[in-house]
Amino acid sequence: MNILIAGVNKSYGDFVALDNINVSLPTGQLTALLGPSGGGKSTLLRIIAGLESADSGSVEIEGIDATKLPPQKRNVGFVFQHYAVFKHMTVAKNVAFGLEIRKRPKAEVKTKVAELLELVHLSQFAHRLPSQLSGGQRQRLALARALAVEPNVLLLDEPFGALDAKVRKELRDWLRRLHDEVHVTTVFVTHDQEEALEVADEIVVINEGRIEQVGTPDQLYDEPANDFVMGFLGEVTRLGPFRLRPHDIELSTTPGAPGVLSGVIERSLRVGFEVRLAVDVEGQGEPALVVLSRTHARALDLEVGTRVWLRPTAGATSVPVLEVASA
Ligand SMILES: Nc1ncnc2c1ncn2[C@@H]1O[C@H](COP(=O)(O)OP(=O)(O)OP(=O)(O)O)[C@@H](O)[C@H]1O
Repeated sequence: MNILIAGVNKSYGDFVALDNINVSLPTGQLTALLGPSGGGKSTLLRIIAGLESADSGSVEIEGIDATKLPPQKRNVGFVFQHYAVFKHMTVAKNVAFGLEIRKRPKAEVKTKVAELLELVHLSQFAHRLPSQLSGGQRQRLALARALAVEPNVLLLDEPFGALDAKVRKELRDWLRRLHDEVHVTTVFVTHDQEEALEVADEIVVINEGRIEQVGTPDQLYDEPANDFVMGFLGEVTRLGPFRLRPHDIELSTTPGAPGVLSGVIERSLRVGFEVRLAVDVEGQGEPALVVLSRTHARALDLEVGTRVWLRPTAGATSVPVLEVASA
């Protein structure tokens, strides 16, 4: 069982927002749709939700063809960036709402609301109004509300996008733990690669309406399918014919074997426990960026003007430099 998206296309006028999307999102997992702004992530999520219809292709949810089903028949819960909670209802009432309109027995609603508030750590705020909560608490309330009706699938569109960095980080740890407890199939949209790498079981990288790669965070990070995925998932620099990560470059102050590239440190910047060096490498237009620990940099006595020798570390992930961007 899964969410099966087959041959989905979507255009707005002449603009192709999704171009033949085929992907299977496994049941019980937390999947991130990751990619740059305008790439089509939200459009795909809205098509899964039934808020938007595809021009062609099909969407199957847990074995049922949902292509033509309206949103309310798909048994999906949504949470968007800007929390949509009822402002005049208490936290508990907001969570109870979906159950009450389904005419569930009072006692059942009460038990369920208490359980959900416990799950999202809002039990002590049950009688507050949403305006008396912080942004992060309101997003947890929105999640509890979406979970109340026991959806087969939970769809989250940049759920923490409007919050500050620290709260976002807390909420993403919390979402991961919540998912480990409830295991509801969850698809969330993010343009933040760190968020996707930290939280998701599986990541679908979407760019310009197409899927660039699908894989676990480790697969994407260690075996990026192409230059785009590699660059999107973390910092990348150039060393001779390769693109690789700055911390995958080994630096020495003594001449190395043939093939090791030589250069001169042109800038050095300390950021927390790291030192970031820009090295002017002979025969290469752009400087190579090298990241090493402060202790290591100090031991080598590195400063601007020092000549160094660089090579990829053993087992470094690298892709060939493409002089012309691939289409
Ligand atoms: N209703 C619409 N009418 C016209 N164009 C649209 C419509 N909805 C989306 N688009 C366009 O389709 C493209 C994909 O949009 P979408 O919202 O799916 O991207 P996204 O990857 O989620 O980006 P973001 O992270 O910025 O939300 C964008 O270029 C957007 O302008």
